[in-house]
Amino acid sequence: MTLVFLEHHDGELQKGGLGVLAKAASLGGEVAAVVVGHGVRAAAAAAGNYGASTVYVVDDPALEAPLPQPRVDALEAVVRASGAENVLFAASVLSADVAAGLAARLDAGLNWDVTDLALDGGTLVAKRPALGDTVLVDVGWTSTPRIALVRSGAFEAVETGGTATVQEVAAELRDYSTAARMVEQAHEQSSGPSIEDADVIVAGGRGLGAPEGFRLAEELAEALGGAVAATRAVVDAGWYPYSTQVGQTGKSVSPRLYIALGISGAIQHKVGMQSSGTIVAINKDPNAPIFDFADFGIVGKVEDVAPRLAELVRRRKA
Ligand SMILES: Cc1cc2nc3c(=O)[nH]c(=O)nc-3n(C[C@H](O)[C@H](O)[C@H](O)COP(=O)(O)OP(=O)(O)OC[C@H]3O[C@@H](n4cnc5c(N)ncnc54)[C@H](O)[C@@H]3O)c2cc1C
Repeated sequence: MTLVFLEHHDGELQKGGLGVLAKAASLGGEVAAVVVGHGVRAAAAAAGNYGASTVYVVDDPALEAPLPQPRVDALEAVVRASGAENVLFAASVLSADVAAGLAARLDAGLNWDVTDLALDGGTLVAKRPALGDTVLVDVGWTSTPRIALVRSGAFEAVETGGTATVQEVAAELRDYSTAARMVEQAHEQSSGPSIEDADVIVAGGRGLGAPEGFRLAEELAEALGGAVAATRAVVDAGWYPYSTQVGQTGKSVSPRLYIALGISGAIQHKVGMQSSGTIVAINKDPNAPIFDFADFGIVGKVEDVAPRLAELVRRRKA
């Protein structure tokens, strides 16, 4: 059985974990989810819609703050009770801590930075970048439970329309697990959705010409209600923040729509966005590699095409 840890914010299950759940369900076999927190029962049931047949809920006031150690206790109990052979996490600051703690507690193997999952003769295997991100290698485990931390946004949260049986598990927290206290939580201020959660991403590359060129990407993203992403070339040049970098050494994203403005489509960029629903590329070079895998391509200058596209979208919405 495969168990997927689902994070939640403000009563809503996060897309990263749901993507891992949907991927696990697509491989077949029994798949369950686990939600840990306080006041999370209502949110947990939604896991059925992404492929979980059972969702284990550990709901306790002591689990209100998103601290890792109490979650390790909760997961240990669920893994032991359910006999889960695979335990999967979508990478985040919290999940990385919980996965590492669980691996230590269960004396289990943990593969991290996983970008794909598959079955080999019924046994879980994973892919991850290696050797400075120059190759993708197959990785496995020598014992169970197999624990994996999947790169953020690697899988799309595909709805399956199913329902899950909710099973409550009591929280039995160790004394030392409750010794830490959350003093303050601060959230990064942003006007739109993050690239991990956005349904629409407008990504900019060197073809935007200068940092100011990103205004074109921002305007189009604003019109579409999406987020702005970037290539490594422009992040390295300091045009846009690293948190928006998509690709092998950045984030993996899978929005419904990915619009690439002045991006050549290097393999290291492609691996981070190829699972997007529809890919639209605007590039002045008809031979740019991105046109080989884009669903729609526009050969033209971004400064001509992007503002017209934004205007068309705004007019449609008005
Ligand atoms: C180990 C390693 C890891 C890497 N990791 C990543 C990663 O995570 N993410 C990533 O993105 N890259 C990564 N790279 C870099 C990658 O190989 C490419 O160099 C990078 O993606 C190129 O970015 P770009 O498309 O913005 O720039 P370029 O390759 O320079 O492409 C710019 C494109 O813009 C077009 N253009 C120019 N002017 C205009 C205009 N006015 N209108 C329309 N089109 C125009 C050009 O025709 C060109 O196709 C990595 C490389 C290595 C070696």
